[in-house]
Amino acid sequence: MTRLSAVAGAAINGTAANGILMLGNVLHAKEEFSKLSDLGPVTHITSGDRESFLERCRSGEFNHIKAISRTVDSVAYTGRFDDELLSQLPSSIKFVCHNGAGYDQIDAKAARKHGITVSNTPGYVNQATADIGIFLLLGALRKAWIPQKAIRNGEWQGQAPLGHDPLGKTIGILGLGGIGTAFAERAMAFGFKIQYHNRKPVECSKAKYVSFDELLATSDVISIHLPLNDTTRHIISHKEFAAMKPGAVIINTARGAIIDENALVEALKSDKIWSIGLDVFETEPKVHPELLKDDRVMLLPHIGSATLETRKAMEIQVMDNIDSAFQHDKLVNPVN
Ligand SMILES: NC(=O)c1ccc[n+]([C@@H]2O[C@H](COP(=O)([O-])OP(=O)(O)OC[C@H]3O[C@@H](n4cnc5c(N)ncnc54)[C@H](O)[C@@H]3O)[C@@H](O)[C@H]2O)c1
Repeated sequence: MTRLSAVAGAAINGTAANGILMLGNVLHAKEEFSKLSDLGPVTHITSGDRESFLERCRSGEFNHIKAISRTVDSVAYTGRFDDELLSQLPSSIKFVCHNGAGYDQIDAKAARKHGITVSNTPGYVNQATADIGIFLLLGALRKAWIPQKAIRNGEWQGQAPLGHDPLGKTIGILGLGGIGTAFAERAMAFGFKIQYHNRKPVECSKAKYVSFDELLATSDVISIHLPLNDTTRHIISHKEFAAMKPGAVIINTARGAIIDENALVEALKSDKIWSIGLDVFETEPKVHPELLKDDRVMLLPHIGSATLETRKAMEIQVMDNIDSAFQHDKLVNPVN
């Protein structure tokens, strides 16, 4: 399907589109947000449902819009930016500025087909997300949830399992990009040896490049830092768990669906896996009941980037992208 041609509004009058459609709340960078109206009229949507959003797209209401800014949470009332939705946006819309480093809620290839450039917010998320990765890593190595639960239940005298030291263990980083690198730097300080797998080796003197199979077979800890897309979905499943060292520890702060969650539960139940630290889940906000039940799993509800400083920087980054769309007709952080 091709995109809707503009049937009403500014575009039909021959004037260039100059509107901004904000999907979701701006919570921190309010001052910067207020300046967006200097660029053009801002339409702000913070609730609704997909069908009514698509109807508004078809109605011509957005035919003056040039750029969309969207938050992760806005998926609740628009659904994914998939081919169906993208094909119903008016042809005036040339840019979608996403607030998040992971942009799996947007079909970036379909966007390109429709002449839309997409941006994300890389970089600023690296430190906060790597910090949460280390929190989960240390917690998983100590199976920290077991004694935490005991102390809160007034059972301090209960048994606390012994954990593992990081010193001398090998950590395998799957995806040595922005967050993977920040995580590796932190892990080194604890005495881990670092190896990684990427599609291509990167210049990094302190981490050893290994094949995917070698990373699985030789890592004491495997930490996931890949983007979620068609090639990485379930990249870790039954076969990959079988190939791991017995007693491996798994950390995932990237996206839940990179790991086949059923296979993860099976590996945990069979004691192939020592412990797990998860910030992300396959069908958020639902968490697999077996993961909730098992005290060897450290769980966090997707809070990798959740610090005031990082979230504010991300919002400003989105607005910088919109500003660049208006001033230079291109984005600062394009992904497609
Ligand atoms: N938990 C959170 O709150 C949180 C916060 C920010 C980002 N994230 C997630 O973390 C992911 C990584 O973020 P980033 O900013 O480090 O991304 P990035 O693009 O900087 O790094 C990703 C790395 O993975 C590598 N890669 C991609 N596909 C691969 C494949 N098939 N095989 C091997 N390597 C591959 C890339 O070469 C790159 O080095 C994001 O996509 C997002 O989903 C989660």
